[in-house]
Amino acid sequence: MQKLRHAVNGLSGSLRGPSDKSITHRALILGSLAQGQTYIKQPLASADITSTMNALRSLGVKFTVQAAGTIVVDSPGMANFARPENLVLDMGNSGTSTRLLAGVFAGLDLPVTMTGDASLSTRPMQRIITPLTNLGAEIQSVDGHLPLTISRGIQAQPIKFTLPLGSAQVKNTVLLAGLVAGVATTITDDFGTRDHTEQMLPAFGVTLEQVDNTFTIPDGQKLQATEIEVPADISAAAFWLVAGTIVPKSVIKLTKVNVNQTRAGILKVLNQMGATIKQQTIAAAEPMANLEIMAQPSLQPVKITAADVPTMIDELPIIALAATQANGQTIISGAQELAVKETNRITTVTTELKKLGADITATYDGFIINGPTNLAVAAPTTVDGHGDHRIAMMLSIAALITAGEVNLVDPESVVISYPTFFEDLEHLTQQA
Ligand SMILES: O=C(O)C1=C[C@@H](OP(=O)(O)O)[C@@H](O)[C@H](O)C1
Ligand SMILES: C=C(OP(=O)(O)O)C(=O)O
Repeated sequence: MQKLRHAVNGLSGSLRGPSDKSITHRALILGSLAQGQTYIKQPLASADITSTMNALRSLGVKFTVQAAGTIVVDSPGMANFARPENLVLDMGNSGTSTRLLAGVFAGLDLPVTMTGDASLSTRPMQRIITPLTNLGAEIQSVDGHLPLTISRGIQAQPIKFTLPLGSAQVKNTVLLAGLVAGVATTITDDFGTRDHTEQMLPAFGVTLEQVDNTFTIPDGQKLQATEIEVPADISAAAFWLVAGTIVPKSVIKLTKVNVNQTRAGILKVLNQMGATIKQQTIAAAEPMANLEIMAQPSLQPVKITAADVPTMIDELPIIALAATQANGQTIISGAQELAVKETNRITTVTTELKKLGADITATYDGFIINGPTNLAVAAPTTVDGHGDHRIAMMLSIAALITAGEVNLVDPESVVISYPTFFEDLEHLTQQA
C-alpha cells in the first residue's frame, strides 16, 4: 500500500515520458522476423515488453541493450528460427504480446502453449482463435481463454479478413500470421484501430497497398533489418495531460509524444473540454509532438461514442477522471471493450472513483459522469488499483486534487507500462 501525494502547488516541469508500448512490441516482433541486426532506439522497458522479448528469445533471437538504451535485435530471420519442442510461453499480463505472437506462431506453424497471469487468463481469446481457425489453424483453449495451445498453424492461402470488432490486437494477429506464412493478406479495418504495424512495415522493406480502410500485404515478403526510433507513449502522457489540466497552477511540458491520429483521441477530447494544450508537431510516419499543458479551472462535459473509442481506449479511465471536474454531464458510450482489459475497467473506474466522492455511474458500455465534484475524503481512504496499471495511475492522479489522505493498494502494477511513473510524479511535484 502506498500513501498518495497531493499537489497543493500544482505540477510543473518538463518530461520525456516512457516510450510507446504498442510501437515497442511491434518493433521487437518485426525486428525479429528480419534477418540481421535491427536497432530499436528508445524502446520502452516494462514488464509487458519483457513478455514479448522472452517469447522471441525462444525462437533464437538475441537482444542486447546498448549504453544509450538502444536495443539491438539480432535475429536469424523468420526462415531460420529455432523450433523448440513442447514450447510453453508465459505471456505475463500482456494481451498485446499474446495476441500478436499467437499470429506469429500460427504463421510459422510452430506448436506453442501460451499461459498468463490471473488477469490475462480471464481475457477473451476467442477473438483470435476464430480467425486463425478459419485459416486452418488448430487451437485448444480453456473456453476461449488461456492456456491456449496452437497445435497446427494456418494453412497457406491468400487471406481476406474484415475486422469484426475494434481491436488492433486482432488485426495484428491476422496480419502477422499472413506475413509470416508468406501469403497475400488483405485486411479491412472500419474501426480505425491503431495502425503502427502498417506504418512501420515500409521501414522493413514491406510495402502495403492501402485503399480506404483496406490494406494488402503482397505474398512472399522478406523483411530487411532496419532502425526504428520509438516516440513517447501518448497513453502514458495521458496521465500528465489530465493532471496538468485539473491540478490548479500546473504547467507541464511533454516532449516527443506520439500523436498518430489513430491514438490521439485524448487530445481531441481535452480540446473539446476546453483544456489548454499547446501542440508543436513534427511530421513523420509516426508523428511526434511537444505538448505544453496548463491548468484549466473550467472544463466542459463531452460525449464520447463508439466511433471515438479505438483512438483513446486505454485513456478512458483518466478521461473519466477529467470528466469529474467538468461543468455538467459527460457520457462515454460504445466502450464495452473496457470490460475485457486487465480488469473490467468500467467497474474498477466506477468503484474506485466513487470512493473519492465522484458522481459516476457504470453503464454496460461506458460511464455517465456528473461534474464538477470536489473530490474530498473525510477519513483516510483506501483505493485499489486491482492490479491494473492504468487504474493505479489514474487513482494516483485523482489523489493529487483530493483533500484528505488517500492510500493505494497495488501501486506496483505500474511496471506493466510505466515503471518510472512515481519517480516522474515526484519530479513534476518537486519542481513546484
Ligand atoms: O495493439 C495494441 O498494441 C493495443 C491495442 C489495444 O487493445 P485491443 O486491440 O484489444 O483493443 C490496447 O488496449 C492495448 O493496450 C494495446
Ligand atoms: C490493455 C492494455 O494492454 P494489453 O492489452 O497489451 O494487456 C493496456 O496497456 O492498457
